[in-house]
Amino acid sequence: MATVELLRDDEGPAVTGPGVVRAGWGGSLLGVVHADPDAAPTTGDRVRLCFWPDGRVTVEAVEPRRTVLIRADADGSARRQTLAANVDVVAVVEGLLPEPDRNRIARLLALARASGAEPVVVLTKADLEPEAARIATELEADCGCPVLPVSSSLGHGLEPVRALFAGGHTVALLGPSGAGKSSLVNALTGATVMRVNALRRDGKGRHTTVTRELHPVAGGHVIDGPGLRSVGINSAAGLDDTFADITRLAAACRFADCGHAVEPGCAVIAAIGTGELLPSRLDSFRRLVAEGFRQELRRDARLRHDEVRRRRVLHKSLRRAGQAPPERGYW
Ligand SMILES: Nc1nc2c(ncn2[C@@H]2O[C@H](COP(=O)(O)OP(=O)(O)OP(=O)(O)O)[C@@H](O)[C@H]2O)c(=O)[nH]1
Ligand SMILES: [Zn+2]
Repeated sequence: MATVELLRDDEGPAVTGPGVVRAGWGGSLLGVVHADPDAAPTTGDRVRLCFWPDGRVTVEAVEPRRTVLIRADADGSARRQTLAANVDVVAVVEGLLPEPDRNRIARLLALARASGAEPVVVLTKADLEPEAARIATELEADCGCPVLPVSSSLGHGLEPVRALFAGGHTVALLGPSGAGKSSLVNALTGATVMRVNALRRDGKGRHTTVTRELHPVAGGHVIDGPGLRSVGINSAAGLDDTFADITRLAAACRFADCGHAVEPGCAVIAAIGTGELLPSRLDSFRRLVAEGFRQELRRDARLRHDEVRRRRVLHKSLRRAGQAPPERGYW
């Protein structure tokens, strides 16, 4: 058996080591994956191979993962997809033109944080936005992590991005199609590693990257994800840091499990009243929490049971106070 790194999983596993090896799934792995689909080998996994006397190669086991990036389908189903494993840094990539989508950044950052990897935001196409530096500084406060403006075309701002790979780190790029992920990889490596599509008039690229592969970059590796048009989040985990302002305010809510919707003594709602917090920010937070929570409920019967009880108690106390219960499905 040999332990190797999985390079791509789209046409069957291929691995690093002495050249590329094509391998099928072994019997023991099939059993494990049947019981837990998340255990299927993915990009960045280290796997144990068996070389058979007849020349076949099979993946028999996946080594324990340090981090794992999982995406839930945004259609609200319980389907999940393991995007990559053993990633050290998740870079959320968003273009400065058209204007960066803050909701999408928050959503992808939550996914990044839930993976266990270090989050960072890369704002591309800085050459098209004269206010790039100011926007980055502003976003940094919102995101609670470094925000790096870069221009892949001019080669500006690349050093801090290159530094993410130091020590042989693996960096995963997460962002919508057209955000400039492939151009960034090419700028970092100084070579055409990824195919880049022509820019459309509206500043969006077309969907070009279809596989997730590990490419050597600056002493580490990059995984350029497929254009994630709609990334669902898996759980409410990972949101606290992205919405550090709300988390800080929520510490003063009367109830520890406050939903910041209709609860009495809610410090978050109070902050909207005083103008300290924008309603749109709370809205985006609550949508993401609700989405992640729905995914968790789908997976966990015990949690479902507790949630039904929690709502019953809340509704009762609201009725007693003469207030209407909140609309269904939003919180
Ligand atoms: N002006 C400018 N254009 C850029 C920059 N980076 C990327 N672009 C353009 O934006 C478009 C999309 O870039 P890609 O690198 O293909 O985007 P992507 O995120 O890899 O897209 P997918 O492969 O579909 O996921 C291309 O036309 C690039 O030339 C930049 O720094 N400045
Ligand atoms: Zn509250």
